[in-house]
Amino acid sequence: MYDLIIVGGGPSGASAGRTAGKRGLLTLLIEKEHFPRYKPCGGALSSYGLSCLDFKLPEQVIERNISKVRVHFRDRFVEGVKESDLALLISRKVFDNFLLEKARETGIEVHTGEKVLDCIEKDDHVEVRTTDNTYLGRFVLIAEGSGGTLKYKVRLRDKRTDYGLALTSEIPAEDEAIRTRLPETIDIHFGIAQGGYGWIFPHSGYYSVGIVGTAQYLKHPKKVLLDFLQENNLPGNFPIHSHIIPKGGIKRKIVSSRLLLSGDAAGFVDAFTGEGIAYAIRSGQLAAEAVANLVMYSQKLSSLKAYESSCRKELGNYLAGSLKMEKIMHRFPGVSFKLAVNNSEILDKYLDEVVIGRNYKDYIRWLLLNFCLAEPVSRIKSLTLEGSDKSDTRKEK
Ligand SMILES: NC(=O)C1=CN([C@@H]2O[C@H](COP(=O)(O)OP(=O)(O)OC[C@H]3O[C@@H](n4cnc5c(N)ncnc54)[C@H](OP(=O)(O)O)[C@@H]3O)[C@@H](O)[C@H]2O)C=CC1
Ligand SMILES: CC(C)=CCC/C(C)=C/CC/C(C)=C/CC/C(C)=C/COP(=O)(O)OP(=O)(O)O
Repeated sequence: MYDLIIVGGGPSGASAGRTAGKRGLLTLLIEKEHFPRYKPCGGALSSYGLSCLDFKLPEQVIERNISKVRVHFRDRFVEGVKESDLALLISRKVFDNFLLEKARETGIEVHTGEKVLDCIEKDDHVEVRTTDNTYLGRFVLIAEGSGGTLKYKVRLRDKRTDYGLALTSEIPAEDEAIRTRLPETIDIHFGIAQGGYGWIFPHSGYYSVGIVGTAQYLKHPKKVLLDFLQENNLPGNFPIHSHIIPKGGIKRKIVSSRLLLSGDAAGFVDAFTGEGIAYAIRSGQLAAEAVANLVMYSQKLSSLKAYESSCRKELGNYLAGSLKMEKIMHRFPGVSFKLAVNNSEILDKYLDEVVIGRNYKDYIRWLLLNFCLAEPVSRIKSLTLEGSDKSDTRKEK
């Protein structure tokens, strides 16, 4: 019998696998695809996400270093630049494969091209049925991402208000043109998808372009993406992929007696930016640590709850803050993003406090004190945007 069976070999499953291997757990990781496999994704790894890894990322995995963020709203934009890297751009095909190799090198067993069909909890083990076989594990970590239905063995399905919908397309382009258009810069466009944004990320040999918005409001996502591409002089004839993104900060159950959830399956995604890779990595590591402590020190089954509390302690405040930020900014998007593009301090402080410092709480307090409470709403609304006065008079929804 395995100590731990991991379902999924994405950033969360692979990170859990590496930690489990290093802690000496007899571990089996099962992934339904053969790696390297294509994965549609913006492909941004924040400096925080990078700091969660216990190894250096080789140069060939890093496509671009990002030190600048350009935020657009209607006809205006504001830029925030930092001396250190805010994020790296990676291609998920290469990055995920590398992470899985780092898990494999710790001696764990990895099966690819095998899909887990069911996990049945028994008193003293879990039976894992796959397309090829049946395995027994003392514990099972479900790191299946946002797709799949195994996670509902532990938690309830999300309501339509509690997840976002993302559509992405990869647009091939010459590297020189990409570097000139977006030098070390990611482009974020608010006001194009309700409850979300559009992005243009300058990868190596292609742009990752996408839109994300709250599922409930995004009625014609394909049209929103095609319009966005057209407005930015990018072709709309490349494949479009969609996926769902759970909003973090919402209370979800992540442990049952012998099953654990991590990464997107657990809902660990920044509700404002959609950033998920970092929390997928960290929660995978925490889950494997919790199982290792239980197995190694023969603790009681209830001590698996330690995983829940370590997630709450490390990620809980941050993700709750991301949900608050999402609500503040998207409740009155016209007012809030107009304010943001008119005051570069709002983005600058966001990059320092949130992206680098990982502290939404102090940032939101600063934002409310300096802008919402100090500025009467009438004054905020009277701010004009060059060339977009007409659209600004639209009523907030
Ligand atoms: N879920 C998505 O479609 C997308 C997720 N992301 C980002 O990925 C990160 C999340 O990482 P993580 O939580 O590791 O999730 P991931 O989706 O990256 O990884 C989960 C892996 O498990 C595989 N899988 C799913 N079901 C099974 C099954 N029954 N048996 C075996 N393997 C299975 C998935 O295949 P498969 O990919 O074929 O489902 C995938 O390779 C976040 O940053 C998120 O925002 C970004 C873009 C798309
Ligand atoms: C405060 C205001 C007005 C704007 C903030 C603008 C935003 C969203 C800035 C992002 C800053 C930044 C560099 C974040 C790094 C992390 C990012 C971009 C994560 C999203 O990446 P992704 O689409 O690849 O998502 P994933 O992690 O794969 O789920």
